[in-house]
Amino acid sequence: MSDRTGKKLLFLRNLSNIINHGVPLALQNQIRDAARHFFSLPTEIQRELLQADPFSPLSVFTGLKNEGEFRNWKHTLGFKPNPYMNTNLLPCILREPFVNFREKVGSLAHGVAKEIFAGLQLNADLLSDIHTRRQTMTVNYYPPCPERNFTYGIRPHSDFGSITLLMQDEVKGLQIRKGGNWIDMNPRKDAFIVMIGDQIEILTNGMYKSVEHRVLTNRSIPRISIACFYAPAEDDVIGPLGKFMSKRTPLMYRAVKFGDYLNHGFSKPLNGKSNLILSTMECH
Ligand SMILES: O=C(O)CCC(=O)C(=O)O
Ligand SMILES: [Fe+2]
Repeated sequence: MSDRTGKKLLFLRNLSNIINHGVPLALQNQIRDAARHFFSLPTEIQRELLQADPFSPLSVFTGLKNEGEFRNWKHTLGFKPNPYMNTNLLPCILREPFVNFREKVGSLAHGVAKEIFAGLQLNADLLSDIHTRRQTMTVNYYPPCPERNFTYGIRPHSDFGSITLLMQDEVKGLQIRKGGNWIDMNPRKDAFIVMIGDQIEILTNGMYKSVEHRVLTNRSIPRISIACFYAPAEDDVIGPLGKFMSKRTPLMYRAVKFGDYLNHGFSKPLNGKSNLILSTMECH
């Protein structure tokens, strides 16, 4: 693994853009094409393909038509967490590329997690297993947006899990927050962006910060991204490790069951890093 300048990566940042990651470009392109094809189909056909079966590994939802203040201008095809995934029920246009992709990106995520934890001199084998137990994937399709009021494809947020591997196409839109500024992430089709999520911020007592990000709309070109989320199992309880606490760095977060953290996050509109408040210790 190396960064975009070709240097070997040391995961000491909360954000990296990686190439030479072992996922073939042909497979990346195949996934983008399958996703584009899926979203070009009429909605009824999309629904039919997804079979509306309770055991279907997929769900599809759109933010375009929801009423209210907090709309995201995007369609999403979501893959349920791995234990519920019956890949035989996937529509055939998606089955082979996605099963392949999920496997390849899964081992990449495991390798990345290992490097992160080894860099922190923690038990890398154990922690990388724990923090990649729950795997989900969403394919985001952002249609061109004719309305000026819709500024966001996806509102500012941090991801709730441990690490996210994000693949984009060649269309701009993703921005990362650095202090008070929003920085454009240049789209690079062969790369994966690695983003630290909230669970690593909690585990490291705030030493690593989860990445706040958002996607802007544009008026002319559709955009596709595929986000692969890795997280602890829903029954796992995540809290700061003793090693990250000292007089200078007092306890910042309380331990929370990941399932509760997730439900809390999904119960309200995305709003920056506000979900972390659930875990924040009260200061007296
Ligand atoms: O589309 C993107 O680049 C980002 C998507 C994202 O942030 C998410 O799905 O959580
Ligand atoms: Fe995200």
